Amino acid sequence: MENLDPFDIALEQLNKAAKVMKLDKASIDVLSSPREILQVSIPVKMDNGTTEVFTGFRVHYNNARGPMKGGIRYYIKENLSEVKALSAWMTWKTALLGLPFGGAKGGIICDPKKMSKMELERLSRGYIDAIANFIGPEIDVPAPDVYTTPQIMGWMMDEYEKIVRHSAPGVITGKPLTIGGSLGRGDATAKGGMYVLREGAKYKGIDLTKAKFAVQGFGNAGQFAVKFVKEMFGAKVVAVSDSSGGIYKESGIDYAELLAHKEKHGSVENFPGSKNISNEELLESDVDVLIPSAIEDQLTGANASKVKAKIVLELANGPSTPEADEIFYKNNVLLLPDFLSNAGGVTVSYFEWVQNITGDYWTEDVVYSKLDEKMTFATKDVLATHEKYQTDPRTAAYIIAIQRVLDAMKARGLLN
Ligand SMILES: NC(=O)C1=CN([C@@H]2O[C@H](COP(=O)(O)OP(=O)(O)OC[C@H]3O[C@@H](n4cnc5c(N)ncnc54)[C@H](O)[C@@H]3O)[C@@H](O)[C@H]2O)C=CC1
Ligand SMILES: O=C(O)CCC(=O)C(=O)O
Repeated sequence: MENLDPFDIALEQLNKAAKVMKLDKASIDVLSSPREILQVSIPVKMDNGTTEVFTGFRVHYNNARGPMKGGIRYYIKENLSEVKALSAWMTWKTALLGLPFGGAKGGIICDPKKMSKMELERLSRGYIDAIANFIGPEIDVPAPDVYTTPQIMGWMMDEYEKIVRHSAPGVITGKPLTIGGSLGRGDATAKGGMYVLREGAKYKGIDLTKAKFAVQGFGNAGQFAVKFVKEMFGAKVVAVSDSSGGIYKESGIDYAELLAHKEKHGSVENFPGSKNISNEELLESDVDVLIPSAIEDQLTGANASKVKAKIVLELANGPSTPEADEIFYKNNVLLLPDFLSNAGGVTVSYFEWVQNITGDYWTEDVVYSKLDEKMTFATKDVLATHEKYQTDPRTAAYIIAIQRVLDAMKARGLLN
């Protein structure tokens, strides 16, 4: 049976690149564990008068290149291994994009779909009370991730400012615009992914205007991917899913109509004119580009060989396992790896942090053009390294990112 533990997978990916780079033991050891782990208990008064205690995490992986950076996940299956893996991937992501940050991640074990708005606000404020000493604009800057929203970031910033008793918008990114959020952050993950895809398709000689797409996940990352595939390339999305299941429509799925359907019915299933399919069927559907945009471990040794897409654009973190990576490489499927493809989110978070610190706010056009420049540069870098080392694109991305983190550690005198 394939090992699907997220942190074990993160280490396996790291070790694969370390082997190509012929890294020494000290370098591998220092990159193989988080710098600090904080686990907290958060008592929350529920609307029915009872008190529930929630478990939360914040993991600092590495800060050699700058303050730690990474989102917060509210998820019923959250666990420390997942948060550790996500914090490692944040370290490689910020390094690959050349952002002056390290990597961190946070999570709370909870089911936000079953909580009221007031309960979510009390939980979010309680989490910040518990981790306040661990974060700050120059220490660690959280952001949204799965099942967290700009509103939650707004409550968190407010709670932090109450504790430190001064304005500190740079403590958190992905905030509502009116309290220091950046234009373009809402759709940045998918937008950045489209720039990566554009370069990947050029490299692979695929005409995106004629391509068919499948998108797994219809949240922040997936929804905007469905929108931009049509807007930017004029292409057709034929399959979409969420946690309840998926839909397939050969003539193409309209973004606005699907969004309205999801808002009304709570899921994408039973969308008029489409047939319902499972998430497994979506991953194996007859498309040119597959965009996993939900959770980890979706493409494994068990199903990767059944993927028909020529390009896999990983907007989710960790959707493919090492066995799947091997199969894609062997089958000539271009896998555009997560910490490249979904880096648009943290890149615009970086722009938000810069705007908060300087007090100089940018137009959406400026944000998108700076984002395009950074994503395009990183993609070309990954593809050139993939050619140079004759290795898969994920390992190529690791080689670039690891070298940057090690250079920073050496410049600080932390490694020989
Ligand atoms: N929001 C952001 O800024 C960034 C998000 N990501 C990654 O993108 C992925 C999605 O995150 P968001 O869109 O922000 O979360 P979200 O909470 O907005 O949406 C998650 C989506 O995934 C679906 N989903 C959950 N479990 C599923 C399953 N078993 N099968 C199919 N679909 C399922 C949900 O129904 C929902 O549509 C995650 O891996 C996240 O870490 C990566 C970079 C930035
Ligand atoms: O916007 C950010 O700072 C981080 C978003 C995130 O958690 C991710 O890229 O996985």
